[in-house]
Amino acid sequence: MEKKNIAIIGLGGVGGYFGFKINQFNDKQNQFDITFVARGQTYDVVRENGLTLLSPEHQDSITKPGQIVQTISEISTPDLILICVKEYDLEHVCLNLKKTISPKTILLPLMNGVDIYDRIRKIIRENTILPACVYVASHIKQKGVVEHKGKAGKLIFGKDPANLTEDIDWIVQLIKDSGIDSDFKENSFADIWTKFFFVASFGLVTAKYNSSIGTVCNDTIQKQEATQIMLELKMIADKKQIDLPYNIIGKTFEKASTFPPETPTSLQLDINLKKQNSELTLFAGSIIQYANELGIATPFTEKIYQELKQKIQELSTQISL
Ligand SMILES: NC(=O)C1=CN([C@@H]2O[C@H](COP(=O)(O)OP(=O)(O)OC[C@H]3O[C@@H](n4cnc5c(N)ncnc54)[C@H](OP(=O)(O)O)[C@@H]3O)[C@@H](O)[C@H]2O)C=CC1
Ligand SMILES: CC(C)(CO)C(=O)C(=O)O
Repeated sequence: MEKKNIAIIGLGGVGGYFGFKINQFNDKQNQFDITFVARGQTYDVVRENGLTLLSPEHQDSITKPGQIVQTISEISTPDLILICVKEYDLEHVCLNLKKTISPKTILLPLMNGVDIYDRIRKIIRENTILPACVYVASHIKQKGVVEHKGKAGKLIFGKDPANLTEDIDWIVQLIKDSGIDSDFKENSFADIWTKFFFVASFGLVTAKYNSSIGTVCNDTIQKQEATQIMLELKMIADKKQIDLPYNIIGKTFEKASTFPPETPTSLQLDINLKKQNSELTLFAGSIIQYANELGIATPFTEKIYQELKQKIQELSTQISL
């Protein structure tokens, strides 16, 4: 039987963690052809030295892909594509994928956000897209080197509601064989919303105070702010009839307390390290948009959104001075 082709787009915190595990597993088994897609300096470093994952889970911290390419158009006949980019790169990636994939290619986006499935579906109409979310604390230490701290990362993914009969058993098996802690669900959307409760509230508050997950759990004001955001989000989720777990806010704080207290969030790092882009629109903007569509008031999220836009503005002025 011909080997299946798997491509991993984006070797940052998420692609560098989950992609590393899949490639290192395949190094031993050689069941698949794996292609990494990376750009700029990441491409140069990984082509030369392999991808490095600094993690307590891996003694052998380097993995070399069968193939590494710089552009999506160079991926050949992909069966599965892991999309591991930030939301501001998603549409560009999808427009390029549309020209490269076959109707059989399955897409697995490993990203934050409750609207990722819909945004991909708007561009890529027919393919199977597996809705997913991930929990992991990992970031780019330097290009081609990813650092993971704390507990093992977790991947939750589910069937595509538009292609329920697609054979994805081999993907479920691949994820398991790669040693990835995962849950496969018939329907993963409630899990994606549950993750969004965590990342939107903790992301926005840690970014505002440049604090950490532990501080949001323990500081009275920061905890109150995260709770306010979750209360607004809960009104939206209830109106959209999302089947959230009982006591979602309490459970979110419980989940957060399983991370090492000093763990930063990706939004916090992007804003406070003065990166050119951040996922602020994905976290706050999308809440406000849903609220407007549903006629719900979200004054607290709007306030923190404005405060963070202002902070980004001030930080960028500091750079240019
Ligand atoms: N990091 C974390 O701890 C977690 C992140 N998430 C979510 O996962 C998603 C990915 O985040 P994360 O991995 O942290 O992001 P990173 O910024 O660390 O990594 C994204 C990578 O994608 C690369 N990239 C973007 N477009 C392309 C392209 N066209 N071709 C090749 N490479 C490309 C970027 O390249 P370049 O470096 O050149 O910009 C970057 O290396 C986000 O939605 C985030 O919110 C979810 C859970 C935890
Ligand atoms: C909160 C965290 C670290 C959990 O995975 C995350 O998703 C992020 O910072 O993007």
